[in-house]
Amino acid sequence: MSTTMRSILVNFYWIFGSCVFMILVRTIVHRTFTYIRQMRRMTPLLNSLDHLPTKPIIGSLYYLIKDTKDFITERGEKMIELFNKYESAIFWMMHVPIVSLGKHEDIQAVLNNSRCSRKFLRLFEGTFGDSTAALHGEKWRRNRKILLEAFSPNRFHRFFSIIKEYSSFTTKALELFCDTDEIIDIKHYILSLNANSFVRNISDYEINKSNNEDIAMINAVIEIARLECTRFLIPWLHPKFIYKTYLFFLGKLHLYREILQLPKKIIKERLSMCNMTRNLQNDKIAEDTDTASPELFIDMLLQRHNSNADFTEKHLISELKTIMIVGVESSSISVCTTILMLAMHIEAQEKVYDEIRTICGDGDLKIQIQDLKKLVYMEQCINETFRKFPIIPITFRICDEDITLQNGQVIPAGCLVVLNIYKSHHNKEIFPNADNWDPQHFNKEMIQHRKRAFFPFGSGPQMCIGAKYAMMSIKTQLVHLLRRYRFTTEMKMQDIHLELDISARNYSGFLLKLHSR
Ligand code: HEM
Repeated sequence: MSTTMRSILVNFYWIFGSCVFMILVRTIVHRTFTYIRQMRRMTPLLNSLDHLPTKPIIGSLYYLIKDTKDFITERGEKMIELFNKYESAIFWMMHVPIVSLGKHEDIQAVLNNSRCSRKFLRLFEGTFGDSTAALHGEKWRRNRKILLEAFSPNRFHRFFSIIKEYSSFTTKALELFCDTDEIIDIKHYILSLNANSFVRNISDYEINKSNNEDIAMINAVIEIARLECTRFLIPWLHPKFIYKTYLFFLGKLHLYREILQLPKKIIKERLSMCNMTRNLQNDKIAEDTDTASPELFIDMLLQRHNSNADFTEKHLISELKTIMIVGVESSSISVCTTILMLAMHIEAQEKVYDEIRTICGDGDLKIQIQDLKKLVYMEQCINETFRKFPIIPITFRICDEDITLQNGQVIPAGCLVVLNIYKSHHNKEIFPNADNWDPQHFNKEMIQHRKRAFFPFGSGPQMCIGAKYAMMSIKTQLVHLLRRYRFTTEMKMQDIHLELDISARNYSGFLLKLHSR
Protein backbone atom coordinates (compact mmCIF):
# COMPACT_ATOMS: atom_id res chain seq x y z
CA MET A 1 0.00 0.00 0.00
CA SER A 2 1.38 3.40 -0.93
CA THR A 3 2.08 6.01 1.79
CA THR A 4 -0.63 8.36 0.42
CA MET A 5 -3.20 5.54 0.57
CA ARG A 6 -2.16 4.70 4.11
CA SER A 7 -2.46 8.31 5.30
CA ILE A 8 -5.91 8.59 3.65
CA LEU A 9 -7.01 5.46 5.55
CA VAL A 10 -5.58 6.72 8.86
CA ASN A 11 -7.40 10.05 8.40
CA PHE A 12 -10.59 8.22 7.53
CA TYR A 13 -10.40 6.10 10.71
CA TRP A 14 -9.75 9.23 12.79
CA ILE A 15 -12.72 11.08 11.32
CA PHE A 16 -14.99 8.03 11.59
CA GLY A 17 -13.86 7.33 15.18
CA SER A 18 -14.39 10.96 16.23
CA CYS A 19 -17.90 10.97 14.70
CA VAL A 20 -18.89 7.79 16.59
CA PHE A 21 -17.43 9.25 19.78
CA MET A 22 -19.33 12.54 19.33
CA ILE A 23 -22.62 10.70 18.70
CA LEU A 24 -22.05 8.59 21.81
CA VAL A 25 -21.28 11.62 24.00
CA ARG A 26 -24.27 13.49 22.59
CA THR A 27 -26.60 10.53 23.30
CA ILE A 28 -25.30 10.13 26.86
CA VAL A 29 -25.59 13.87 27.61
CA HIS A 30 -29.06 14.06 26.05
CA ARG A 31 -30.29 11.01 27.97
CA THR A 32 -28.84 12.26 31.25
CA PHE A 33 -30.52 15.68 30.91
CA THR A 34 -33.85 14.14 29.93
CA TYR A 35 -33.61 11.80 32.93
CA ILE A 36 -32.78 14.65 35.35
CA ARG A 37 -35.65 16.78 33.99
CA GLN A 38 -38.10 13.88 34.32
CA MET A 39 -36.96 12.97 37.84
CA ARG A 40 -37.26 16.60 39.00
CA ARG A 41 -40.94 16.50 38.14
CA MET A 42 -41.58 12.94 39.30
CA THR A 43 -39.72 12.89 42.65
CA PRO A 44 -42.12 15.04 44.76
CA LEU A 45 -45.08 12.97 43.53
CA LEU A 46 -43.32 9.63 43.97
CA ASN A 47 -42.18 10.49 47.51
CA SER A 48 -45.72 10.03 48.80
CA LEU A 49 -45.59 6.30 47.91
CA ASP A 50 -43.86 3.45 49.78
CA HIS A 51 -40.41 2.56 48.42
CA LEU A 52 -39.38 -1.06 48.09
CA PRO A 53 -35.95 -1.67 49.68
CA THR A 54 -33.14 -0.54 47.37
CA LYS A 55 -29.35 -0.87 47.04
CA PRO A 56 -26.96 1.58 45.35
CA ILE A 57 -26.74 1.29 41.54
CA ILE A 58 -28.88 -1.83 41.05
CA GLY A 59 -31.83 -0.54 43.13
CA SER A 60 -34.51 -3.08 44.08
CA LEU A 61 -33.17 -5.57 41.52
CA TYR A 62 -30.89 -6.74 44.35
CA TYR A 63 -33.89 -8.42 45.98
CA LEU A 64 -34.57 -10.42 42.81
CA ILE A 65 -30.97 -11.65 42.66
CA LYS A 66 -30.53 -12.28 46.41
CA ASP A 67 -30.50 -16.01 47.40
CA THR A 68 -31.33 -17.02 43.85
CA LYS A 69 -30.03 -20.25 42.33
CA ASP A 70 -31.40 -19.63 38.85
CA PHE A 71 -32.21 -15.96 38.18
CA ILE A 72 -34.08 -16.64 34.91
CA THR A 73 -36.62 -19.10 36.32
CA GLU A 74 -36.93 -17.64 39.83
CA ARG A 75 -37.13 -13.91 39.07
CA GLY A 76 -40.89 -14.04 38.27
CA GLU A 77 -41.92 -15.55 41.59
CA LYS A 78 -39.55 -13.22 43.45
CA MET A 79 -40.95 -10.18 41.67
CA ILE A 80 -44.52 -11.17 42.54
CA GLU A 81 -43.50 -11.88 46.15
CA LEU A 82 -41.79 -8.48 46.41
CA PHE A 83 -44.67 -6.51 44.85
CA ASN A 84 -47.22 -8.38 46.96
CA LYS A 85 -45.85 -6.90 50.18
CA TYR A 86 -47.28 -3.48 49.26
CA GLU A 87 -50.62 -2.16 48.03
CA SER A 88 -48.82 0.49 45.97
CA ALA A 89 -45.06 1.06 46.02
CA ILE A 90 -42.00 2.09 44.01
CA PHE A 91 -39.58 -0.47 42.69
CA TRP A 92 -36.22 0.90 41.49
CA MET A 93 -35.14 -0.98 38.37
CA MET A 94 -31.58 0.38 38.68
CA HIS A 95 -32.17 4.14 38.19
CA VAL A 96 -35.67 3.78 36.69
CA PRO A 97 -38.68 4.04 39.04
CA ILE A 98 -41.61 1.66 38.50
CA VAL A 99 -44.84 2.13 40.42
CA SER A 100 -46.55 -1.10 41.42
CA LEU A 101 -50.34 -1.06 41.96
CA GLY A 102 -52.21 -3.95 43.58
CA LYS A 103 -55.67 -2.55 44.47
CA HIS A 104 -58.28 -3.55 41.92
CA GLU A 105 -59.77 -0.03 41.77
CA ASP A 106 -56.34 1.42 40.86
CA ILE A 107 -55.67 -1.35 38.32
CA GLN A 108 -59.06 -0.63 36.69
CA ALA A 109 -58.31 3.11 36.60
CA VAL A 110 -55.07 2.57 34.68
CA LEU A 111 -56.37 -0.18 32.36
CA ASN A 112 -59.42 1.90 31.44
CA ASN A 113 -57.40 5.02 30.71
CA SER A 114 -56.80 5.22 26.95
CA ARG A 115 -53.76 7.47 27.56
CA CYS A 116 -51.93 4.58 29.23
CA SER A 117 -50.25 2.32 26.67
CA ARG A 118 -47.77 -0.51 26.34
CA LYS A 119 -45.07 1.61 24.63
CA PHE A 120 -42.38 -0.19 26.64
CA LEU A 121 -43.11 -3.33 24.58
CA ARG A 122 -40.72 -2.01 21.91
CA LEU A 123 -38.10 -3.64 24.17
CA PHE A 124 -39.78 -6.99 23.40
CA GLU A 125 -39.27 -6.62 19.67
CA GLY A 126 -38.63 -10.33 19.02
CA THR A 127 -41.93 -11.26 20.60
CA PHE A 128 -44.19 -8.31 19.81
CA GLY A 129 -42.29 -6.33 17.14
CA ASP A 130 -44.57 -3.94 15.27
CA SER A 131 -47.74 -5.86 16.13
CA THR A 132 -50.98 -4.60 17.71
CA ALA A 133 -49.83 -5.55 21.23
CA ALA A 134 -46.88 -3.13 21.01
CA LEU A 135 -48.52 -0.31 19.00
CA HIS A 136 -50.48 2.69 20.21
CA GLY A 137 -52.52 5.49 18.65
CA GLU A 138 -54.11 5.23 15.22
CA LYS A 139 -52.02 2.28 14.00
CA TRP A 140 -53.04 0.22 17.03
CA ARG A 141 -56.73 1.13 16.54
CA ARG A 142 -56.71 0.00 12.88
CA ASN A 143 -54.94 -3.28 13.62
CA ARG A 144 -57.16 -4.05 16.59
CA LYS A 145 -60.24 -3.65 14.38
CA ILE A 146 -58.97 -6.41 12.07
CA LEU A 147 -58.20 -8.69 15.02
CA LEU A 148 -61.62 -8.15 16.57
CA GLU A 149 -63.27 -9.07 13.29
CA ALA A 150 -61.03 -12.11 12.71
CA PHE A 151 -61.84 -13.54 16.16
CA SER A 152 -65.48 -12.48 16.42
CA PRO A 153 -67.90 -15.21 17.64
CA ASN A 154 -69.71 -15.37 14.28
CA ARG A 155 -66.57 -17.09 12.90
CA PHE A 156 -66.41 -19.66 15.69
CA HIS A 157 -68.14 -22.57 13.87
CA ARG A 158 -65.13 -23.16 11.65
CA PHE A 159 -62.66 -22.70 14.52
CA PHE A 160 -64.66 -25.09 16.69
CA SER A 161 -64.63 -27.95 14.17
CA ILE A 162 -60.86 -27.63 13.68
CA ILE A 163 -60.19 -27.59 17.45
CA LYS A 164 -62.45 -30.66 17.80
CA GLU A 165 -60.48 -32.47 15.10
CA TYR A 166 -57.12 -31.89 16.82
CA SER A 167 -58.55 -32.56 20.30
CA SER A 168 -59.79 -36.00 19.16
CA PHE A 169 -56.42 -36.68 17.60
CA THR A 170 -54.52 -35.77 20.81
CA THR A 171 -56.95 -37.73 22.99
CA LYS A 172 -56.24 -40.80 20.85
CA ALA A 173 -52.49 -40.21 20.93
CA LEU A 174 -52.57 -40.21 24.74
CA GLU A 175 -54.16 -43.69 24.71
CA LEU A 176 -50.62 -45.06 24.81
CA PHE A 177 -50.21 -43.98 28.44
CA CYS A 178 -53.68 -44.87 29.67
CA ASP A 179 -53.89 -47.40 32.55
CA THR A 180 -50.12 -47.77 32.67
CA ASP A 181 -47.98 -46.65 35.58
CA GLU A 182 -46.25 -44.09 33.42
CA ILE A 183 -46.29 -40.46 34.55
CA ILE A 184 -46.35 -38.06 31.62
CA ASP A 185 -45.98 -34.31 31.22
CA ILE A 186 -49.02 -33.42 29.08
CA LYS A 187 -47.56 -29.99 28.20
CA HIS A 188 -45.94 -31.21 24.95
CA TYR A 189 -49.16 -32.82 23.70
CA ILE A 190 -51.35 -29.86 24.57
CA LEU A 191 -48.88 -27.35 23.10
CA SER A 192 -48.83 -29.29 19.86
CA LEU A 193 -52.68 -29.49 19.83
CA ASN A 194 -52.96 -25.73 20.26
CA ALA A 195 -50.20 -24.86 17.81
CA ASN A 196 -51.74 -27.06 15.09
CA SER A 197 -55.32 -25.94 15.57
CA PHE A 198 -54.51 -22.24 15.99
CA VAL A 199 -52.28 -22.04 12.93
CA ARG A 200 -54.93 -23.91 10.85
CA ASN A 201 -57.61 -21.55 12.14
CA ILE A 202 -55.78 -18.40 11.17
CA SER A 203 -54.13 -19.52 7.94
CA ASP A 204 -55.21 -23.02 6.85
CA TYR A 205 -51.53 -24.04 7.11
CA GLU A 206 -50.70 -27.47 8.55
CA ILE A 207 -47.62 -27.57 10.77
CA ASN A 208 -45.20 -30.25 9.71
CA LYS A 209 -43.55 -31.77 12.78
CA SER A 210 -40.74 -33.29 10.79
CA ASN A 211 -39.83 -29.91 9.35
CA ASN A 212 -37.19 -28.12 11.42
CA GLU A 213 -38.31 -24.66 10.30
CA ASP A 214 -41.79 -25.27 11.73
CA ILE A 215 -40.50 -26.51 15.06
CA ALA A 216 -37.66 -23.98 15.44
CA MET A 217 -40.16 -21.19 16.09
CA ILE A 218 -41.60 -22.87 19.20
CA ASN A 219 -38.15 -23.15 20.81
CA ALA A 220 -37.12 -19.65 19.73
CA VAL A 221 -40.25 -18.10 21.31
CA ILE A 222 -39.36 -19.28 24.82
CA GLU A 223 -35.68 -18.34 24.59
CA ILE A 224 -36.39 -14.89 23.14
CA ALA A 225 -39.06 -14.19 25.76
CA ARG A 226 -36.50 -14.99 28.49
CA LEU A 227 -33.82 -12.79 26.90
CA GLU A 228 -36.19 -9.87 26.38
CA CYS A 229 -37.41 -10.08 29.95
CA THR A 230 -33.77 -9.78 31.08
CA ARG A 231 -33.38 -6.79 28.75
CA PHE A 232 -36.45 -5.16 30.26
CA LEU A 233 -35.18 -5.60 33.83
CA ILE A 234 -31.69 -4.23 33.10
CA PRO A 235 -31.97 -0.67 31.73
CA TRP A 236 -28.37 -0.80 30.44
CA LEU A 237 -29.57 -3.31 27.85
CA HIS A 238 -32.34 -1.01 26.60
CA PRO A 239 -30.33 0.69 23.78
CA LYS A 240 -30.70 -1.54 20.70
CA PHE A 241 -27.01 -1.48 19.81
CA ILE A 242 -25.94 -2.70 23.28
CA TYR A 243 -28.63 -5.41 23.32
CA LYS A 244 -27.60 -6.67 19.87
CA THR A 245 -23.94 -6.80 21.01
CA TYR A 246 -25.03 -8.72 24.13
CA LEU A 247 -26.92 -11.23 21.95
CA PHE A 248 -23.94 -11.54 19.64
CA PHE A 249 -21.65 -12.50 22.53
CA LEU A 250 -24.23 -14.97 23.85
CA GLY A 251 -24.44 -16.50 20.36
CA LYS A 252 -28.24 -15.98 20.34
CA LEU A 253 -28.75 -13.66 17.36
CA HIS A 254 -29.90 -16.59 15.20
CA LEU A 255 -33.06 -16.95 17.37
CA TYR A 256 -34.38 -13.72 15.87
CA ARG A 257 -34.21 -15.26 12.40
CA GLU A 258 -35.69 -18.57 13.51
CA ILE A 259 -38.75 -17.00 15.11
CA LEU A 260 -39.71 -15.50 11.74
CA GLN A 261 -39.24 -18.61 9.60
CA LEU A 262 -42.67 -20.14 10.17
CA PRO A 263 -44.72 -16.93 9.67
CA LYS A 264 -42.71 -16.17 6.52
CA LYS A 265 -43.32 -19.66 5.18
CA ILE A 266 -47.05 -19.47 5.93
CA ILE A 267 -47.30 -16.17 4.05
CA LYS A 268 -45.35 -17.52 1.09
CA GLU A 269 -47.51 -20.64 0.81
CA ARG A 270 -50.71 -18.66 1.20
CA LEU A 271 -49.67 -16.26 -1.54
CA SER A 272 -48.77 -19.05 -3.94
CA MET A 273 -52.05 -20.83 -3.15
CA CYS A 274 -54.05 -17.65 -3.75
CA ASN A 275 -52.28 -17.15 -7.08
CA MET A 276 -53.10 -20.71 -8.13
CA THR A 277 -56.76 -20.35 -7.17
CA ARG A 278 -56.88 -16.97 -8.85
CA ASN A 279 -55.62 -18.44 -12.11
CA LEU A 280 -58.08 -21.34 -11.88
CA GLN A 281 -61.10 -19.19 -11.07
CA ASN A 282 -60.32 -16.50 -13.54
CA ASP A 283 -59.64 -13.74 -11.06
CA LYS A 284 -62.81 -14.35 -9.05
CA ILE A 285 -60.85 -14.48 -5.76
CA ALA A 286 -59.15 -11.20 -6.56
CA GLU A 287 -62.52 -9.51 -6.98
CA ASP A 288 -63.86 -11.07 -3.78
CA THR A 289 -60.90 -10.14 -1.60
CA ASP A 290 -60.99 -6.59 -2.85
CA THR A 291 -64.55 -6.14 -1.60
CA ALA A 292 -65.73 -8.66 1.03
CA SER A 293 -63.94 -9.38 4.30
CA PRO A 294 -61.95 -12.61 3.89
CA GLU A 295 -62.59 -15.58 6.16
CA LEU A 296 -59.03 -16.24 7.27
CA PHE A 297 -57.01 -13.88 9.44
CA ILE A 298 -54.02 -14.22 7.13
CA ASP A 299 -56.12 -13.10 4.14
CA MET A 300 -57.30 -10.08 6.10
CA LEU A 301 -53.67 -9.15 6.73
CA LEU A 302 -52.75 -9.70 3.09
CA GLN A 303 -55.67 -7.56 1.98
CA ARG A 304 -54.53 -4.78 4.33
CA HIS A 305 -50.96 -5.13 3.06
CA ASN A 306 -52.14 -4.81 -0.56
CA SER A 307 -54.27 -1.77 0.07
CA ASN A 308 -52.12 0.15 2.60
CA ALA A 309 -48.60 1.27 1.88
CA ASP A 310 -47.88 1.83 5.59
CA PHE A 311 -48.74 -1.80 6.43
CA THR A 312 -45.45 -3.17 5.15
CA GLU A 313 -44.29 -6.77 4.80
CA LYS A 314 -42.46 -6.34 8.12
CA HIS A 315 -45.76 -5.40 9.84
CA LEU A 316 -47.51 -8.31 8.18
CA ILE A 317 -44.94 -10.86 9.39
CA SER A 318 -44.82 -9.30 12.84
CA GLU A 319 -48.61 -9.39 13.29
CA LEU A 320 -48.79 -13.03 12.23
CA LYS A 321 -45.87 -14.04 14.46
CA THR A 322 -47.27 -12.26 17.53
CA ILE A 323 -50.78 -13.66 17.21
CA MET A 324 -49.27 -17.14 16.97
CA ILE A 325 -47.24 -16.54 20.14
CA VAL A 326 -50.06 -15.07 22.23
CA GLY A 327 -52.75 -17.38 20.85
CA VAL A 328 -50.97 -20.70 21.29
CA GLU A 329 -49.10 -20.60 24.58
CA SER A 330 -51.77 -19.00 26.74
CA SER A 331 -54.46 -21.54 25.81
CA SER A 332 -52.02 -24.46 26.24
CA ILE A 333 -51.00 -23.32 29.72
CA SER A 334 -54.67 -22.85 30.68
CA VAL A 335 -55.66 -26.38 29.59
CA CYS A 336 -52.65 -27.98 31.33
CA THR A 337 -53.11 -26.04 34.59
CA THR A 338 -56.86 -26.72 34.74
CA ILE A 339 -56.27 -30.46 34.26
CA LEU A 340 -53.55 -30.41 36.91
CA MET A 341 -55.91 -28.66 39.35
CA LEU A 342 -58.66 -31.19 38.60
CA ALA A 343 -56.19 -34.02 39.15
CA MET A 344 -55.36 -32.53 42.56
CA HIS A 345 -59.07 -32.05 43.34
CA ILE A 346 -60.70 -35.33 42.31
CA GLU A 347 -64.17 -34.32 43.60
CA ALA A 348 -64.21 -31.32 41.28
CA GLN A 349 -62.99 -33.51 38.39
CA GLU A 350 -65.89 -35.95 38.96
CA LYS A 351 -68.33 -33.04 39.01
CA VAL A 352 -66.97 -31.74 35.68
CA TYR A 353 -67.14 -35.27 34.23
CA ASP A 354 -70.79 -35.66 35.31
CA GLU A 355 -71.59 -32.28 33.74
CA ILE A 356 -69.99 -33.33 30.44
CA ARG A 357 -71.97 -36.62 30.45
CA THR A 358 -75.23 -34.85 31.23
CA ILE A 359 -74.74 -32.40 28.38
CA CYS A 360 -73.05 -34.56 25.75
CA GLY A 361 -74.68 -37.92 26.54
CA ASP A 362 -73.08 -41.33 27.06
CA GLY A 363 -72.39 -42.59 23.54
CA ASP A 364 -69.86 -41.27 21.04
CA LEU A 365 -68.85 -37.73 21.82
CA LYS A 366 -71.01 -35.40 19.76
CA ILE A 367 -70.42 -31.99 21.23
CA GLN A 368 -72.03 -28.97 19.56
CA ILE A 369 -70.71 -25.45 19.91
CA GLN A 370 -73.90 -24.34 21.72
CA ASP A 371 -73.29 -27.04 24.39
CA LEU A 372 -70.17 -25.23 25.57
CA LYS A 373 -72.25 -22.49 27.26
CA LYS A 374 -73.99 -25.14 29.36
CA LEU A 375 -70.70 -26.30 30.93
CA VAL A 376 -71.16 -23.95 33.87
CA TYR A 377 -69.16 -25.82 36.51
CA MET A 378 -66.32 -26.42 34.06
CA GLU A 379 -66.22 -22.66 33.45
CA GLN A 380 -66.05 -22.05 37.22
CA CYS A 381 -63.02 -24.38 37.36
CA ILE A 382 -61.32 -22.62 34.43
CA ASN A 383 -61.96 -19.19 35.98
CA GLU A 384 -60.62 -20.38 39.32
CA THR A 385 -57.46 -21.59 37.56
CA PHE A 386 -57.12 -18.18 35.87
CA ARG A 387 -57.54 -16.55 39.29
CA LYS A 388 -55.04 -18.67 41.17
CA PHE A 389 -52.49 -18.80 38.34
CA PRO A 390 -53.08 -15.79 36.07
CA ILE A 391 -51.21 -16.31 32.80
CA ILE A 392 -50.33 -12.63 32.83
CA PRO A 393 -49.84 -12.01 36.58
CA ILE A 394 -48.42 -8.55 36.07
CA THR A 395 -48.78 -6.18 33.17
CA PHE A 396 -47.28 -2.75 32.57
CA ARG A 397 -48.36 0.63 31.25
CA ILE A 398 -46.72 3.97 30.53
CA CYS A 399 -49.18 6.79 31.19
CA ASP A 400 -49.12 9.95 29.10
CA GLU A 401 -50.95 11.90 31.81
CA ASP A 402 -50.91 12.02 35.63
CA ILE A 403 -53.12 9.34 37.19
CA THR A 404 -54.90 9.99 40.49
CA LEU A 405 -55.36 6.88 42.61
CA GLN A 406 -58.39 6.15 44.80
CA ASN A 407 -56.57 7.44 47.91
CA GLY A 408 -55.63 10.72 46.18
CA GLN A 409 -51.99 9.84 45.45
CA VAL A 410 -50.80 10.90 42.00
CA ILE A 411 -48.75 8.77 39.60
CA PRO A 412 -46.76 11.21 37.44
CA ALA A 413 -47.03 11.08 33.64
CA GLY A 414 -44.20 9.18 31.96
CA CYS A 415 -43.85 6.72 34.82
CA LEU A 416 -43.79 2.99 34.18
CA VAL A 417 -46.66 1.37 36.10
CA VAL A 418 -46.88 -2.32 37.08
CA LEU A 419 -50.42 -3.62 37.46
CA ASN A 420 -50.30 -6.46 39.95
CA ILE A 421 -53.13 -8.67 38.72
CA TYR A 422 -51.83 -11.52 40.88
CA LYS A 423 -52.34 -9.48 44.07
CA SER A 424 -55.85 -8.48 43.05
CA HIS A 425 -56.71 -12.15 42.38
CA HIS A 426 -55.45 -13.05 45.86
CA ASN A 427 -57.37 -10.37 47.75
CA LYS A 428 -58.97 -12.24 50.67
CA GLU A 429 -61.73 -9.65 51.09
CA ILE A 430 -63.02 -10.59 47.66
CA PHE A 431 -61.84 -14.21 47.34
CA PRO A 432 -62.15 -15.55 50.91
CA ASN A 433 -60.35 -18.84 50.22
CA ALA A 434 -57.73 -17.07 48.06
CA ASP A 435 -54.73 -19.29 48.89
CA ASN A 436 -56.53 -22.44 47.76
CA TRP A 437 -58.00 -23.52 44.44
CA ASP A 438 -61.74 -23.27 45.04
CA PRO A 439 -64.21 -23.12 42.10
CA GLN A 440 -66.88 -21.83 44.54
CA HIS A 441 -65.26 -18.40 44.17
CA PHE A 442 -67.10 -18.19 40.84
CA ASN A 443 -70.48 -19.62 41.78
CA LYS A 444 -73.57 -17.96 40.31
CA GLU A 445 -74.35 -15.86 43.40
CA MET A 446 -70.88 -14.33 43.74
CA ILE A 447 -69.63 -14.05 40.18
CA GLN A 448 -70.63 -10.40 39.57
CA HIS A 449 -69.13 -9.25 42.88
CA ARG A 450 -65.86 -11.10 42.24
CA LYS A 451 -65.34 -10.28 38.60
CA ARG A 452 -64.49 -6.64 39.42
CA ALA A 453 -61.18 -7.80 40.92
CA PHE A 454 -60.60 -10.47 38.27
CA PHE A 455 -58.46 -9.57 35.23
CA PRO A 456 -57.29 -12.76 33.46
CA PHE A 457 -57.75 -11.08 30.07
CA GLY A 458 -56.96 -7.52 31.19
CA SER A 459 -59.63 -4.83 30.98
CA GLY A 460 -60.43 -1.61 29.13
CA PRO A 461 -59.51 -0.59 25.58
CA GLN A 462 -56.50 -2.92 25.30
CA MET A 463 -58.21 -5.97 26.74
CA CYS A 464 -57.44 -9.34 25.14
CA ILE A 465 -59.21 -9.79 21.81
CA GLY A 466 -58.96 -13.59 22.12
CA ALA A 467 -60.85 -14.05 25.43
CA LYS A 468 -63.94 -15.68 23.88
CA TYR A 469 -61.88 -17.72 21.43
CA ALA A 470 -59.67 -18.95 24.31
CA MET A 471 -62.65 -19.99 26.46
CA MET A 472 -64.22 -21.85 23.52
CA SER A 473 -60.96 -23.59 22.71
CA ILE A 474 -60.11 -24.52 26.33
CA LYS A 475 -63.60 -25.96 26.96
CA THR A 476 -63.54 -28.00 23.74
CA GLN A 477 -60.17 -29.53 24.61
CA LEU A 478 -61.22 -30.27 28.20
CA VAL A 479 -64.44 -31.96 27.07
CA HIS A 480 -62.45 -34.37 24.88
CA LEU A 481 -59.74 -35.15 27.41
CA LEU A 482 -61.86 -35.40 30.57
CA ARG A 483 -64.52 -37.43 28.87
CA ARG A 484 -61.97 -40.12 27.95
CA TYR A 485 -59.58 -40.02 30.95
CA ARG A 486 -59.52 -39.61 34.70
CA PHE A 487 -56.34 -37.73 35.57
CA THR A 488 -54.41 -38.20 38.80
CA THR A 489 -51.19 -36.63 40.04
CA GLU A 490 -48.71 -36.84 42.86
CA MET A 491 -47.90 -33.15 42.50
CA LYS A 492 -48.95 -30.77 45.29
CA MET A 493 -49.74 -27.04 45.13
CA GLN A 494 -46.31 -26.19 46.57
CA ASP A 495 -44.63 -28.07 43.68
CA ILE A 496 -45.90 -25.48 41.20
CA HIS A 497 -43.27 -22.85 40.41
CA LEU A 498 -43.97 -20.05 37.99
CA GLU A 499 -41.43 -18.74 35.55
CA LEU A 500 -42.35 -15.30 34.28
CA ASP A 501 -41.43 -13.62 30.99
CA ILE A 502 -44.20 -12.57 28.63
CA SER A 503 -46.50 -14.96 30.49
CA ALA A 504 -46.25 -17.15 33.59
CA ARG A 505 -45.61 -20.82 33.01
CA ASN A 506 -45.16 -23.61 35.52
CA TYR A 507 -41.65 -24.90 34.97
CA SER A 508 -42.12 -27.93 37.26
CA GLY A 509 -44.25 -29.53 34.54
CA PHE A 510 -47.75 -31.05 34.52
CA LEU A 511 -47.04 -34.58 35.68
CA LEU A 512 -50.05 -36.82 35.37
CA LYS A 513 -51.26 -40.41 35.23
CA LEU A 514 -54.12 -41.31 32.91
CA HIS A 515 -56.90 -43.80 33.73
CA SER A 516 -59.67 -44.84 31.37
CA ARG A 517 -63.26 -43.78 31.95
C1 HEM B 1 -56.13 -18.16 28.15
C2 HEM B 1 -55.78 -17.47 27.13
C3 HEM B 1 -55.41 -16.02 27.13
C4 HEM B 1 -55.12 -15.18 28.17
C5 HEM B 1 -55.10 -15.50 29.65
C6 HEM B 1 -54.84 -13.88 27.60
C7 HEM B 1 -54.54 -12.74 28.34
C8 HEM B 1 -54.36 -11.49 27.80
C9 HEM B 1 -54.19 -10.29 28.57
C10 HEM B 1 -54.17 -10.21 30.09
C11 HEM B 1 -54.03 -9.26 27.70
C12 HEM B 1 -53.88 -7.78 28.05
C13 HEM B 1 -52.51 -7.51 28.49
C14 HEM B 1 -52.40 -6.09 28.96
O1 HEM B 1 -53.40 -5.43 29.21
O2 HEM B 1 -51.26 -5.65 29.07
C15 HEM B 1 -54.08 -9.80 26.37
C16 HEM B 1 -53.95 -9.06 25.22
C17 HEM B 1 -54.03 -9.60 23.97
N1 HEM B 1 -54.37 -10.89 23.65
FE1 HEM B 1 -54.75 -12.40 24.94
N2 HEM B 1 -54.94 -13.96 26.24
C18 HEM B 1 -55.30 -15.23 25.91
C19 HEM B 1 -55.54 -15.73 24.66
C20 HEM B 1 -55.44 -15.02 23.51
C21 HEM B 1 -55.73 -15.53 22.20
C22 HEM B 1 -56.22 -16.95 21.91
C23 HEM B 1 -55.48 -14.52 21.32
C24 HEM B 1 -55.65 -14.52 19.84
C25 HEM B 1 -56.72 -14.98 19.27
C26 HEM B 1 -55.04 -13.36 22.09
C27 HEM B 1 -54.68 -12.15 21.55
C28 HEM B 1 -54.37 -11.01 22.29
C29 HEM B 1 -54.01 -9.73 21.68
C30 HEM B 1 -53.87 -9.42 20.20
C31 HEM B 1 -53.80 -8.84 22.74
C32 HEM B 1 -53.41 -7.36 22.62
C33 HEM B 1 -54.67 -6.54 22.45
C34 HEM B 1 -54.39 -5.06 22.26
O3 HEM B 1 -53.32 -4.59 22.57
O4 HEM B 1 -55.29 -4.34 21.80
N3 HEM B 1 -55.02 -13.71 23.41
N4 HEM B 1 -54.30 -11.15 26.46
